[in-house]
Amino acid sequence: MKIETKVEKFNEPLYLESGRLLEKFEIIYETYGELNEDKSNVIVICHALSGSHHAAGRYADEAKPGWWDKFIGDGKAIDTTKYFVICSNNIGSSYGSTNPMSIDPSTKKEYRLKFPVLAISDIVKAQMKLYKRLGISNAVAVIGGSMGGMQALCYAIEYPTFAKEIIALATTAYTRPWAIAFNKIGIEAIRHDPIFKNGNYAKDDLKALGLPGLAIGRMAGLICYLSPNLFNKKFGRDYASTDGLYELFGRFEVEKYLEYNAYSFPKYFDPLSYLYICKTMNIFDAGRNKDKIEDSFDKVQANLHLIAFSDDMLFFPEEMEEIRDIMVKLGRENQVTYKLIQSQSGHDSFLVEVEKFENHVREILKDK
Ligand SMILES: CC(=O)SCCNC(=O)CCNC(=O)[C@H](O)C(C)(C)COP(=O)(O)OP(=O)(O)OC[C@H]1O[C@@H](n2cnc3c(N)ncnc32)[C@H](O)[C@@H]1OP(=O)(O)O
Ligand SMILES: N[C@@H](CCO)C(=O)O
Repeated sequence: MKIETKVEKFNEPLYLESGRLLEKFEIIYETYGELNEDKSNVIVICHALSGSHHAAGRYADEAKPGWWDKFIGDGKAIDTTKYFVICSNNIGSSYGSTNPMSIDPSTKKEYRLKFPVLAISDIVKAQMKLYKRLGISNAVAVIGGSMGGMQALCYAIEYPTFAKEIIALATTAYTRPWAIAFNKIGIEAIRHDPIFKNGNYAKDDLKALGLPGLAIGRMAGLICYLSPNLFNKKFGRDYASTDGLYELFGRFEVEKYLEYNAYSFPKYFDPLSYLYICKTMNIFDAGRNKDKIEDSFDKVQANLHLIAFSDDMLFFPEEMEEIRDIMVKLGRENQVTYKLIQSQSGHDSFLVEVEKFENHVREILKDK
C-alpha cells in the first residue's frame, strides 16, 4: 500500500463557528492508494481525540502501524487497491496541523491560550478546503469513530451532497454531561498542574517532567474508553508481581495499566491540544442553531450508517439509536442503518474490534 504524508498551507482565513478566525492554517494529512482519473474513489477517514492522520501503514521506524491499520489497506474493508483514502490531522491537534502551539501570525508567538475554541464544524470546514485544493468535490464515504464520528455526522448535515455514505461509529449527536464530566477531570488536572503555568509551560519542562495533570486526564479518559467487563477479563484482581500487597502504593494490575498508559500519554500529546479538543468534543451538538435537532438531520442526503458498541460507556448505544429514531421520524428509514456490535472493549471497540464490523462496512461499500 502506498502511503504519502503531505502538508497543505492555506494563506486565507478560516472563519470559525465562534465568530473568531484563524488568519491562516495548515493541515497535515496522509493518503493511501491512488486517486482515479475522475477523482471519484475518495474515502475520508476522520480521527478521534488522540488520533492522528497516520491511520494505516507502518513507517520503517515505527513499532506499531497507524491506528486503523486493521481496517484500511490492500484488500481490507477499506480497500486501498480500490479507494483513495485521505486522513487529515484535525486542526487543534498537535500532530502537525495548526494547533495552540502554532505561531499566531498577528503576534508572531505561539497562540497557547489565545488559540480560538474550535467546533467540529470548523475542523470539517478546514478539511473541505483541503479537498477543494486537491480538486476533490465528493467522496464515496466519510468514516469516523468517536470524535471522528462527530465529524462524519457534521459532513452529513453541513455538506449533504459531499459523500454518498456516512459511517459514524461510537459517537453521539450531542455530548452529554456524563462525557463532559470525564473530560472535566483532565481539564482541572491540567489547569492546576504547576508545570502547566496557565498554558505558558516551558517545552523543555514538558519533555523532562511530562505533565502529570495530562496523565490524570488520560487516566479518567481510559476508564470511560474501556469497560468494567474488559477490566475484569484483562486484569481481574491480579496484583503486580513487583509490588507488595501491604505497600501503600503497591498496585493492582489495573492500576499499573492505567499508570503506564496515562504517564506515557504526555510524551506524545500536547496538554493545550488536549484542552482544546476536549472543549471541541464537549460543545458538539448537531442541533446547534436549529429549533430542534430534527431540522439538522432533515438536511442529510447521504445514507447514514450508525455503528454502536454494546459496552460503550462514553457514547452509549442509546445515543446512536436516538439518531436512528430521528431519521425514522423524519421518514428517512431507507436512508439510515443501525448496527449494534456486541463488543467487549468499551468505547475503544471501534479501534480494537474491527473484525466485528469490517464485513458490515464491506457490505456498505460494495459496488461503490
Ligand atoms: C482514532 C483514534 O482515536 S486513534 C487513538 C488510539 N490510541 C489510543 O487510544 C491511545 C491509547 N491506547 C490504548 O488505549 C490502546 O492501545 C488501545 C485501546 C488503542 C488498543 O488496545 P489494545 O490493543 O487492547 O492494547 P492494550 O490495552 O492491551 O495495551 C496498551 C498498552 O498497555 C500495556 N499494558 C497492557 N497491560 C498492562 C499492564 N497490566 N500493566 C502495564 N501496562 C500494560 C501494553 O503493553 C501496551 O503498551 P504499548 O502501547 O507500549 O505497546
Ligand atoms: N481512545 C481514543 C478514542 C477516544 O474517544 C482516543 O484517544 O482518541
